[in-house]
Amino acid sequence: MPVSGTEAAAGTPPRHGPAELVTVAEHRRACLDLVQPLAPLEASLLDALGCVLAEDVVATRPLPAFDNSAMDGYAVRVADVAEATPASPVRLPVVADLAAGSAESMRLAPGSAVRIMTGAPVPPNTGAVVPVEWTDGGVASVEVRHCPAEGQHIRRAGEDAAAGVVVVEAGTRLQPRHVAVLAAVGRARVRVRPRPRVVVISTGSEVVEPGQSLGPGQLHDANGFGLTAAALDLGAQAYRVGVVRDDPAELRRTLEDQLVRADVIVTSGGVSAGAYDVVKEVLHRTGSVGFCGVAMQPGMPQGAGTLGEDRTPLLALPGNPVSAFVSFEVFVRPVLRRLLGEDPEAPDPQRPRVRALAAAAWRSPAGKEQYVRARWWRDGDGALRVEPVSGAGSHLVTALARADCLAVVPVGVDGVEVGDEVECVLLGPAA
Ligand SMILES: Nc1nc2c(c(=O)[nH]1)N[C@H]1C(S)=C(S)[C@@H](COP(=O)(O)OP(=O)(O)OC[C@H]3O[C@@H](n4cnc5c(N)ncnc54)[C@H](O)[C@@H]3O)O[C@H]1N2
Ligand code: MOO
Repeated sequence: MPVSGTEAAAGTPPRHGPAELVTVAEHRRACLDLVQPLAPLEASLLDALGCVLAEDVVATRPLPAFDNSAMDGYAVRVADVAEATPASPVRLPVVADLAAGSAESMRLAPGSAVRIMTGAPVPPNTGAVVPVEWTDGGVASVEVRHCPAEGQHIRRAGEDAAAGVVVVEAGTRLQPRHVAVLAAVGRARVRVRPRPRVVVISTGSEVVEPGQSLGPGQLHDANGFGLTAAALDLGAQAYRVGVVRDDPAELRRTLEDQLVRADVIVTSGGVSAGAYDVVKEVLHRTGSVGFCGVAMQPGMPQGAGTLGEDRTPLLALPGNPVSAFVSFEVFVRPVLRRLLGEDPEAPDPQRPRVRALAAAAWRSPAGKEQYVRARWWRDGDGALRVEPVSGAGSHLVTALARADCLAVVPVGVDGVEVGDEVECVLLGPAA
């Protein structure tokens, strides 16, 4: 199996000497070059929710399909009720009753009314519908107290969409409102890009399942859960594999087992310079995964490449929980967006960006792009402000829960002063 052997590099995995850092943009490009959008397949509407549509969906017939009533009331010819006022109502015989779904075909005879419900097809020569509130609600005959305008309360065939019109475009990430429209035009199944299957593997002999008690030197698996949740939240089908110990054979075995169900594998831990950095040790040998330092903080040590005969993409993230989280945002997220069929270079609707004024000063390593856990808000004067919620330590995980954005300080800047404008990637809606 290729994980243990030497195989030809798929593409050119990034490889850099220890001192040489690649830029965030370069590593993101290297990661994106590993993937293509997944091939489309047919899915039922509810399974398609959250997926990217791979066809233009067209209304094959007019929507609505027939002229119908917008109100519960009476179909009339306007001339017959032209003189109707509350003081001098007009009385018409009610010659039929039409419920929604009625298939009855009938013409409206002059001087008569048809009792009609919302959604029922209007008789062809109906001039307007008089809402029941403008009448006495009669069943055998009806007293009309107001005259409607010509065409009032009639919903015309095709006024929502004419036959042949595209109602949802290819490339749309399907939200509930799109699903409603697809159903409204009668589609039971649509072609979509499937959800990428993401296998998340945590490594480290010290890492323990949440729920288990900790022995000396141990800590709970924040990354496995955080990264799997992040992939699920983005719309992927994500599987969390239990923690793999710092044992090359165990890691190789796990990777081999998981390849069959992965469109992409994400590991955390074991990629820096330590004696037991098993991910680097095992994957370096495959020849198809490269390791590098990226000029960013946190998240410097990274690996990327492919694995196995199918060249399954693999991203190896650093183990510090904040580094893993930021690495997901910066590298894994674009990769999953491309697999899903989104343009990873286009603005990410789930990650709006704003520019905010720093409400506090902080330092930044000038040679690195810094991603700071921060909170943003709108001042009384309408200005956006941002402030870090913790120091830079990439082990300070609880600050993630308090942060609602990542403030991004570019390379070449060694600090932020109060009042400086900072770009912020929002981790939730921009409301
Ligand atoms: N001599 C050097 N040491 C380190 C360097 C370096 O360049 N030279 N880089 C540092 C940086 S920056 C980072 S980031 C980390 C990355 O280390 P690894 O990817 O090898 O990760 P580990 O050593 O396995 O773990 C680091 C840290 O994170 C904890 N961890 C690991 N997995 C999990 C998990 N699933 N959930 C929660 N916490 C986890 C682990 O216990 C360690 O404390 O390396 C620096 N060192
Ligand atoms: O890059 Mo490490 O991610 O600074 O902690």
